[in-house]
Amino acid sequence: MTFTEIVRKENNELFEAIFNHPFVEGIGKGEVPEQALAHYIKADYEYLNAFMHVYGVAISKSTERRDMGYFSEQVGFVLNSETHPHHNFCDVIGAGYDELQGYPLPPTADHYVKHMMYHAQMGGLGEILAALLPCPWTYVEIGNHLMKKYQPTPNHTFYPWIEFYANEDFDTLSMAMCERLDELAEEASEVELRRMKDAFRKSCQLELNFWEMAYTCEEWPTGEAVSSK
Ligand SMILES: Cc1ncc(C[n+]2csc(CCO)c2C)c(N)n1
Repeated sequence: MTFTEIVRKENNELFEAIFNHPFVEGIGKGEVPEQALAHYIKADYEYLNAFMHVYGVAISKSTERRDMGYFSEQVGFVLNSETHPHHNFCDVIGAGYDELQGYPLPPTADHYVKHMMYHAQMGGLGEILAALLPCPWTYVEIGNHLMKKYQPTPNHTFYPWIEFYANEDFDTLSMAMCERLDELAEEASEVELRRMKDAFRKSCQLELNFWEMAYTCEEWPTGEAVSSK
């Protein structure tokens, strides 16, 4: 088994918990509370900014042009394409995208971005990719799972969202990350492999928690945090 096959198997319970989460199930059924959609977009817009910062660190740690090319391409993808599923949620709640931008991250999203940045700063390329991979991988599987289970047609409320992640182009993106991570895992030491597994698992746990954070409109205990802008 390859490294990514092993970690996928070891974290299967978390993938299943994500598919069964009421927010994700709600996307399939076409029914998600409006506050949860708004909370998700507010957090995810800032999460995507942090994701691009991590790609920036990954570029600075790359020695091979193919890695630099891949990470810079992904920054373009986050800027220009990841906004499509966001627009679907905004349209459903009748909110303008710009109204939901610039909010401080709720605790779980804050934890998630700092976890990725920790591995980006402390680890090598393998560790960074292991921390990043659950993000595209869980979404590809959510898209495919919902497509199969609910067989949405274009008039489904969340068809654009589901189609975006179930699309083959998106699968190609996450497969490329798996392949590169498997190459790096072959050269990694035991200690590095442990750190990569830890980074991957925590990101899967934080993906699950991110859905819960949005669904429960999680906030900091005594009101909003200070925006870092
Ligand atoms: C919490 C959270 N997790 C994953 C994604 C999806 N996503 C964000 S960036 C990216 C990869 C781009 O290279 C993918 C798949 C999201 N939007 N929010």
